[in-house]
Amino acid sequence: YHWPEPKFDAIEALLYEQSPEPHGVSLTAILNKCVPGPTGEHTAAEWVRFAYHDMATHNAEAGTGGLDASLYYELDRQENVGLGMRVTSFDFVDFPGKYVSRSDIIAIGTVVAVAECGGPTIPLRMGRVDALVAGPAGVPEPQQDLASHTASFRRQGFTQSEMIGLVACGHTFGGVRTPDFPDIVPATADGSQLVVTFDSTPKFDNAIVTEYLAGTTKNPLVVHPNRTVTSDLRIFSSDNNVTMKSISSPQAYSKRCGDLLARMLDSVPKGVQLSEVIKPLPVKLATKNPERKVTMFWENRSGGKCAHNACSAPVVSTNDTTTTLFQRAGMSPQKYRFNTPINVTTSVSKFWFEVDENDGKKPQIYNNGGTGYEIQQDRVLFVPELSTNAFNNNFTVVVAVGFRAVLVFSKIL
Ligand code: HEM
Repeated sequence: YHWPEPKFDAIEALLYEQSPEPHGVSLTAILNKCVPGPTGEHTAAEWVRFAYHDMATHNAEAGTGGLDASLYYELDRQENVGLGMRVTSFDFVDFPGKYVSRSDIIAIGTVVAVAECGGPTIPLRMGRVDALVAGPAGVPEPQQDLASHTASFRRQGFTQSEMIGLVACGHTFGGVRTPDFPDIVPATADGSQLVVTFDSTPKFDNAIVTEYLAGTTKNPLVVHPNRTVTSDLRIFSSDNNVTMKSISSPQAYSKRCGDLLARMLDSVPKGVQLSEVIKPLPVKLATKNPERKVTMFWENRSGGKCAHNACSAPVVSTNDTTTTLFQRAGMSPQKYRFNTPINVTTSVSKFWFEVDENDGKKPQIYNNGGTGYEIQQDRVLFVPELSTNAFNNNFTVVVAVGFRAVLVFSKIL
């Protein structure tokens, strides 16, 4: 890793750091710790259903469709009914950018949602390419029979047993909503009940399987008296519960779901080249050390050295940036912030860090593999929102030359 690598930095910020910058809010903040909202809406479930519906029109043999964000053009179809779908499209609206496609955001959404709800760490690859038009229809619907569902999943690239697993993994959270499926979940007399959940927990866990096997499930797609709509019952029991029994322990459930959901996210059109699995790349692995002194140094624009320590700044604040996915990777990173006025004439050409652990050893220098962290000199940011129009022939034009440096320390737990 050699800074700057904007694509990698963007992915790392979205997946691991969960910092509110630059979107104002992080994906995990929207997920609200996997707690359903006041009307029973469950953001993590909405995101996973969104990803599945985008992928479900994949034709594995022909290499068409898959996770390609074509769903954005297909939300008016009956097979994609639901407020949850539209809310998700708004949840994701600010996140795609120059380096991360809409379809990669859908994949990241599923990885973060499942982890936040206690599910497996789904290995994430990047590089999905967005469709620019709607694709063919073909998302499974509850009133279809078992043969159609089996054929549909086969087209998507999943065997019968994998179909059972994938549905049991998806239907671990969220549920069926009255406004979307009033025939399956009719309105109560006082109108208070809006969702009937698939199992008794909002977490990503095996309760969907154990409650089904124990006969205590309230999953409407299993227990509804109108057998036409009990698609989960038909699917789960289609191999005499062999698959459901095989994923009834928490460990087996988590492992199978991690594998199947990774395959769901990696079902992409032929020709799309996905990256290696994304892993966090900390600058250094270290334990937290309250004695640690971190200093930033820089050189001015002409490359000239400053007088002793004139171009240096101490840390102004430190904060723990541990997130679920960082923790799972065995890391607890610290973020060090520096705040220093830069002389506009001499500017900054590159910067680097010195880290003194105060343990009697020589301080370590972090200088981007020897080159320093270079700042492009010809980059000027114009800020129209803060600039005003002519007044008495005066213009205020706000421009900035900015850079953000993050030094990550982490600890192997
Ligand atoms: C034959 C296959 C499937 C059928 C017939 C089916 C049907 C349904 C139905 C009717 C709902 C209720 C939606 C609403 O009321 O808005 C639902 C919700 C959901 N489905 Fe499926 N589903 C299938 C497969 C899957 C798969 C494979 C996944 C993911 C791996 C998945 C994930 C979800 C999730 C997370 C929800 C809850 C959404 C929420 O609460 O907002 N489903 N499904």
